[in-house]
Amino acid sequence: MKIALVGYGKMGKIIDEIAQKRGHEVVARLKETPTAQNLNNPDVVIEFSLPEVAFDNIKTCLENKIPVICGTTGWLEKKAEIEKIAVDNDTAFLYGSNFSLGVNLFFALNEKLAALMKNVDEYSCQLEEIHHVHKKDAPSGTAISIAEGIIENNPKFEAWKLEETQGKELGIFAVREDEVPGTHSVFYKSEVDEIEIKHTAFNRDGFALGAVVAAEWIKDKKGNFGMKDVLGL
Ligand SMILES: NC(=O)C1=CN([C@@H]2O[C@H](COP(=O)(O)OP(=O)(O)OC[C@H]3O[C@@H](n4cnc5c(N)ncnc54)[C@H](OP(=O)(O)O)[C@@H]3O)[C@@H](O)[C@H]2O)C=CC1
Ligand SMILES: O=C(O)C1=N[C@H](C(=O)O)C[C@H](O)C1
Repeated sequence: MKIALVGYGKMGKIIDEIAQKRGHEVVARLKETPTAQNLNNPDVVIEFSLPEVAFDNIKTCLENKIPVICGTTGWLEKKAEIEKIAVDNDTAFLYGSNFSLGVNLFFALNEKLAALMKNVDEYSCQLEEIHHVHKKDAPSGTAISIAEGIIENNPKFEAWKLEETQGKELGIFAVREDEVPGTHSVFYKSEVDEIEIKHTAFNRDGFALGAVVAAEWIKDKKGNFGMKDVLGL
């Protein structure tokens, strides 16, 4: 498959290595706005750039009828607009706040635990995410997905907010520390004990592999998708 990488920073470089190891040809490595010319006619685009440029980058690729796998976080308020552009152009779009297999299993576990907690009043709930100091957005896209999974499965919560949980607002502590690749925890605390579920990424390889697997999966598909579709979860 011919893959164009839009965004060629920490993630783009690892995706490049993994894509080539899996037998793909990387036809573009862009640190600038994609165009019909510099994309170099790929089968699929993998977009890991910056929150402020992601929307325009994805829009350009979809309007050129190229399927897009997007891992960039921090732009999601415009996701519905992108999904419409994908459909209007008869192509495909897949967003994942986190492409690692482990985090996607964690999402499923989190939703099950949230549903169990619906009828249990003894426990308060709090989220925490820890990332490297270079990260531009807070909270992380993954933490937002975790919060949404809880809100959808437990009517005690209606929205998320940064910092401490208050009433129906589920709190997310966003910590920035050294070179941490990504750690996410959900805490349920009572007077007598605490339940914690936690995912710790040791490096960025799991994110990058998941993005390439998603690119392989999306070839010849039309519509809007997520990692749940790729992994059959
Ligand atoms: N979904 C997931 O599984 C994961 C998502 N992420 C997310 O992916 C995104 C990228 O992360 P990361 O690689 O660590 O970030 P980096 O800051 O290392 O890389 C961003 C890259 O985008 C380039 N860039 C700047 N402007 C443009 C533009 N207009 N078009 C295309 N590229 C541009 C930058 O170039 P220059 O260096 O010249 O500025 C840089 O190479 C972030 O939003 C992060 O949160 C990260 C890990 C996993
Ligand atoms: O910026 C990062 O590094 C990461 N971003 C994603 C997020 O915002 O959730 C995924 C991963 O945690 C690493």
